[in-house]
Amino acid sequence: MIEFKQVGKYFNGKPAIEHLDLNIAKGEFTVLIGTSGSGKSTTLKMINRLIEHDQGKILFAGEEIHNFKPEELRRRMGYAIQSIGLFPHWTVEKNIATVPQLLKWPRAKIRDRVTELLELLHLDAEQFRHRFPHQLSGGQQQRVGVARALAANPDVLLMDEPFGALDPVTRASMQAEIVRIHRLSGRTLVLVTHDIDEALTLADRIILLDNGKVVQQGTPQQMLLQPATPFVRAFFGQDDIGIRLLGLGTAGSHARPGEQLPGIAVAASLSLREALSIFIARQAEQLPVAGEDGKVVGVLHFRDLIKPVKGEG
Ligand SMILES: Nc1ncnc2c1ncn2[C@@H]1O[C@H](COP(=O)(O)OP(=O)(O)OP(=O)(O)O)[C@@H](O)[C@H]1O
Repeated sequence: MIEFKQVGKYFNGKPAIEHLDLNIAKGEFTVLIGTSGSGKSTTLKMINRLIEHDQGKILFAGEEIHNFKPEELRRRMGYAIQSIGLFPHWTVEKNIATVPQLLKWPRAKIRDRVTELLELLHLDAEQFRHRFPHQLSGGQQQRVGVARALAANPDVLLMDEPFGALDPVTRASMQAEIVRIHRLSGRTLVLVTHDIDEALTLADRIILLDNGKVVQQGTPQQMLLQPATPFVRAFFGQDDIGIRLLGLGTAGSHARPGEQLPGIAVAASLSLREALSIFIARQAEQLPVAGEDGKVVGVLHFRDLIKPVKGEG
């Protein structure tokens, strides 16, 4: 879907990106992570030509991005950033409708889409659609920014630290929302973050950049279990690797199916990392696990936490 071939970008003669090869498959959730100044945002912005690359080739759907008009690229690629970039004199509705209006969607269709997106992002449509950005909190503005990026069902969603200003609870719920949107729509997603846990939770594939170069790319499990260099190992926090691996599995995936146990059940979607916390807080060695309908589907045993998570091993 998106391919970089030996891409380079220079600012004032200094390389920000050098010899970058990337291949982002259709429908994949890719996370770019790295130290500050490693070139994550530059890489993302080169995809929709907010920054033009100086060397190499960038292909979108098999064609060089220079063959697309920048407006066309931006219509096909939603873009959400931490600093939001909402138009201050436009209402929430008008902001979200930016691309649908460019595409001349009928009014009623735009209105319905705005309602749908506000609700998807847990903002009451009637309460928020007529507000202006300065009448929203930072986190609400960020959510409107994500809604705007999604508005015209773009093929690709580019996100640069989109959850940066959110409190941990809203952040976790937005992350879950994005994972759900990704699963439902099969859209290609590229997200920049400096938050390791966010990268591990969201990504199908992580690309770790340092100094304008890819140090390693792979699944979250590969990054944790097969770090290519001491830098990768240190970046993912060698002391926390076990805990982070637990973050990749769920109570549902590790429960022994069919077993029953009285007591307050934990959700099947709970991460094993959170389950560990509950084991310790309850001083228990077994936890009943319930599905979405509240029925117990099995029992999670403390000793099973060390079993490999999906895709590992
Ligand atoms: N417009 C610009 N003019 C000059 N240098 C720039 C410009 N934009 C980025 N750079 C430089 O390019 C390098 C990569 O910047 P970039 O913003 O892509 O990094 P990043 O990994 O996203 O960093 P951070 O996590 O701090 O946001 C940095 O050294 C930065 O100073």
